[in-house]
Amino acid sequence: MKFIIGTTNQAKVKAALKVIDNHFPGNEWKAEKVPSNVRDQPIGDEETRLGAINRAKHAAEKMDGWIGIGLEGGVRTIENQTYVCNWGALSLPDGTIITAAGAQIPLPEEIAVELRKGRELGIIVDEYFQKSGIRQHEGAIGMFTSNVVTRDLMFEHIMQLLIGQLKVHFYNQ
Ligand SMILES: O=P(O)(O)OP(=O)(O)OP(=O)(O)OC[C@H]1O[C@@H](n2cnc3c(O)ncnc32)[C@H](O)[C@@H]1O
Ligand SMILES: [Mg+2]
Repeated sequence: MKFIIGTTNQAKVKAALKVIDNHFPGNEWKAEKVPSNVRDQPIGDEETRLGAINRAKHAAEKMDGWIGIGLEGGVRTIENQTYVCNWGALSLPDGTIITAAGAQIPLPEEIAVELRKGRELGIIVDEYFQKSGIRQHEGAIGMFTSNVVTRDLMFEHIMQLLIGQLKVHFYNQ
């Protein structure tokens, strides 16, 4: 089984490789930036899910016979409360698309206000915490959970949900 991850974001790549290595040891893999064909800051489950699917498809197109992986971060609002929302997708050589979503936690209103101006969460949280590169490491989810659930751990769970469904697809196990 060969996998191509459609990003070079460290939190996403770390999560994907951990789960791939765990379930398919000795695999071949690559990580390359690909377009998501959605906004840099997707809003809502539909746009975020579509970004993950588009990344998975574009990644798969780069390497014949390889499985494309797309991981996308977004935000969604329910009853005036804004949450992080993350999606993942696999694109298989037979055209099958497998999807899964991640855990969600609320963001403070000060951050939601900036998001409503059309800004990216990654930039806003760096400003809010006076740090740089949060999106590549613990992520907003890590900052607001005292690092109990970091961005790579959240994506790891999404990857487990994807790889688990892949096993059912291939081996019915
Ligand atoms: O290089 P790519 O793969 O695009 O990585 P990214 O960090 O930009 O991640 P996304 O495009 O998937 O996420 C869209 C935006 O949401 C931000 N984001 C989503 N979840 C986040 C989190 O937990 N912590 C920090 N930023 C987050 C992210 O930094 C982007 O600004
Ligand atoms: Mg991005």
